Amino acid sequence: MGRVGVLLLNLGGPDKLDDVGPFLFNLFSDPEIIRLPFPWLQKPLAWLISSRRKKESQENYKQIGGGSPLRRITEAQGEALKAQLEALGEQAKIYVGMRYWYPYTEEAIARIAQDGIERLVILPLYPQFSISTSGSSFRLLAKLWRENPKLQPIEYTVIPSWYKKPGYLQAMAELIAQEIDQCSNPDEAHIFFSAHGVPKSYVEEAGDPYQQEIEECTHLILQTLNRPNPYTLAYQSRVGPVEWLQPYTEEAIPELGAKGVKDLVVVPISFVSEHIETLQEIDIEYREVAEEAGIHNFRRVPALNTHPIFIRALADLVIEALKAPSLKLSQVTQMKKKVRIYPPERWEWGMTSSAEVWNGRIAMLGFLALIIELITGRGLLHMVGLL
Ligand SMILES: C=CC1=C(C)c2cc3[nH]c(cc4nc(cc5[nH]c(cc1n2)c(C)c5CCC(=O)O)C(CCC(=O)O)=C4C)c(C)c3C=C
Ligand SMILES: [Fe+2]
Ligand SMILES: [Fe+2]
Repeated sequence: MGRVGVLLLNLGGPDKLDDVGPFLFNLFSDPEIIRLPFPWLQKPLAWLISSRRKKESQENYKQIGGGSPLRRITEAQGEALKAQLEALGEQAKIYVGMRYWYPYTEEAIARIAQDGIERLVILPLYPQFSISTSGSSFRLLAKLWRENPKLQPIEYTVIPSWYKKPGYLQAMAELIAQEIDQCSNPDEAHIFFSAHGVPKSYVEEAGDPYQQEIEECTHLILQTLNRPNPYTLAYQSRVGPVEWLQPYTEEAIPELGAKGVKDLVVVPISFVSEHIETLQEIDIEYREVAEEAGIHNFRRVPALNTHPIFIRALADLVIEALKAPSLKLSQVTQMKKKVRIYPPERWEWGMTSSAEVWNGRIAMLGFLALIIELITGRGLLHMVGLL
């Protein structure tokens, strides 16, 4: 059979307040998170944006105990998955690979190679695919595979997304039902799905299937729940000046308040662990927005974390993936390649002499902007609203 490994992919989060700056730097250094026409601008801009955002972000992490619970919860999910797989007769080693913080994906891959894993299932802990989440991790893995010959013999398979999995839907429906049933008129409670947003251009220009998967996922959850409640889908956590998927959560809540909604059951659906966006943004910020809009019964459905039906669903996914024909990283990254994903495609046409002159000019402007920003504390990026 060969030694089996499961690589759980996740975003990662700062363990303590001092980690917030470097964590944000890593996040904004990722071209799948900020898409710039010139790769050499990525690091200076990441540095600038992370320095400017650090304070506000630290304040938010302070409100949830001084760090993200993501590592602890992801590791607990890994242990629960290992035990569930064992109960189903499958011995597997579980690895956690975070994209922007410890334990980094690179560390997990080094351990996978060291441990002599022969068959590997790559399972992102994002139910729906987005270029900015699973896509970014797949691209990083594809690069690690190209660079390290030791990885070549590993027989691996990728699970691109899994929001249709019945056990996942059932666990979500169960948690939602528990909250609805605590409202005074359970059938009238308004179910408010709040998905993590992405810039609209990801969907409309780069072909990110994220919005379609989110919409289908909410319908499947509602079908599984099988209750008559009214519902809304909105997108939270917008960052930067560009338009993101709409409606925005912070605008949709007051609209419901104005329509007389009194019981709101908020369901975070793009992430399976508690994290800053559930514990701080929903539980603190959106609760206040709701209160001001006259919605006094504000409930938030807990994240799945180690919910047993959910863990069983993950175990089934792993076992099925081991039996099915393998899906390669080149297939899941190529899938999105028909569309223009920055950076490599555009970089090729950038290597012409006239473009080089323009690159140089824009570089000078970019650095001038950085210097102005540093000296005055206000700058061009501030004016366009990026910070
Ligand atoms: C499916 C979930 C997520 C999508 C899609 C996503 C896209 C996305 N995120 C940013 C910017 C930031 N994200 C931050 C934190 C963060 N993001 C997700 C999930 C998704 N992001 C999680 C789970 C977390 C929190 C981790 C934790 O610490 O608990 C942050 C940092 C926090 C902050 O300062 O607000 C930023 C910034 C962009 C730009 C983006 C799509 C392009
Ligand atoms: Fe995010
Ligand atoms: Fe946020």
